[in-house]
Amino acid sequence: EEENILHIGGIFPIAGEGGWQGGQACMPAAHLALEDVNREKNLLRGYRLHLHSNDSECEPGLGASVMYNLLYFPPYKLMLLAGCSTVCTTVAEAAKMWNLVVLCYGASSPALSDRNRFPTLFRTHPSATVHNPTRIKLLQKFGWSRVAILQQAEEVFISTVEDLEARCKEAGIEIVTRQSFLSDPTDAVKNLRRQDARIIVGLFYVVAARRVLCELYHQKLYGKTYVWFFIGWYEDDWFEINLEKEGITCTKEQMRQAAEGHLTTEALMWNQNNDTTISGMTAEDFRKRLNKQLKDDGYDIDNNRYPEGYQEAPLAYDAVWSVALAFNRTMERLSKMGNSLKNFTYDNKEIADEIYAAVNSTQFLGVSGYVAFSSQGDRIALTQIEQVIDGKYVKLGYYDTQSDNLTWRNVERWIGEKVPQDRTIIRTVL
Ligand SMILES: CC1(C)CO[C@@H](CC(=O)O)CN1
Repeated sequence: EEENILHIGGIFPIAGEGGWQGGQACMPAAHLALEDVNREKNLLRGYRLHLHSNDSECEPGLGASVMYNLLYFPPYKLMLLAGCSTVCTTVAEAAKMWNLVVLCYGASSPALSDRNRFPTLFRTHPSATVHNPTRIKLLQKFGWSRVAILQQAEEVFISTVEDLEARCKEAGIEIVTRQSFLSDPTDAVKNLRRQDARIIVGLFYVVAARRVLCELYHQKLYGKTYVWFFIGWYEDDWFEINLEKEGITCTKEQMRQAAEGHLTTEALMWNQNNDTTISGMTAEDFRKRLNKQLKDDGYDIDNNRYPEGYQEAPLAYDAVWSVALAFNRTMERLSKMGNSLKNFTYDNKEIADEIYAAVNSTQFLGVSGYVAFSSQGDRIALTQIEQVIDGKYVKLGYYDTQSDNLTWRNVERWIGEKVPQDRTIIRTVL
């Protein structure tokens, strides 16, 4: 009946252009999780979790108005789920006025790791800075202590580079130059060559990445003398597609030559082993179930026509489980205090603190891997390292920052048969 329903707000980026329309796969994934947690007998006993879903189009303005509608109209919402970094920033900054926990399943911006601005924010999507300890680990593994940085002038990359610079300083790694560009990388790449950069970390969105790669081909800043670190969450064939459409002057073959051998880092969003997760499914079981749901929704999955956000779908699925487990724990603790979630209002600090504490201590194996949050509410995640070998991405290994454990398959290949140097070695013959 009505009073035994726990209401939460869900804000998903579905329609619209520009930004990340990841709600297309994340909303169906969240709805699957809702079915599953409400079917669990010994979870939220006697209560049902209800998700009020809305479209933010990845627009902070629309996200804010959707949030106000959720909060100004009954029933009370006990928590908010959000996607894009821009929407999550707006919602999390405002939500603290209502003592609401905000759980973001699609926000990668490093700026969100800030308990002063976002005291009630948690995210199952790792921050973009999660790549940096892995980059440092790889530089140390191959003996590179002289690196360059090439970045697109976007907030997420600016704050990621700041974190990387701090970690390089800590590790005694010299940054010979940091070049940034808005959309045309020509001059920035020229400056890399001028500084004799050999090991370069590249941070840009995929459209800019295609422009960079073609520029590297033209300026011959690729091949056996150079090692490029790119971001790993572009499509696997990103350097061969959309060339005409985006005015790229290189051929597919030239792009392949420039791309050969580059390394990538990315956060793992799908659990890699076959373990049974808290939902009773393995990650592969979840994939099959999500694919069936998406086919029913009209996506031509068998012909690789995936909706945006497919990669991040496990993060949304596990976000709903995080909510259910946190509410379950809160209900147990409140009942001991003669209280209940039924008494929740937007100015009930005692219940809000219980919900916060329960989310903060959430730990479980989800389809996105082990789910746990740092003191800043950041997702703790593994990273994956790949390399393009003969035009295809090959898994080189995984890194667990928490335990500083690098699992390495020893399958990397260097074009010149040996590990490239980070500088010109002048051999003085005495
Ligand atoms: C890995 C990516 C594509 C990074 O951007 C996230 C969206 C955002 O941070 O707004 C979604 N996941």
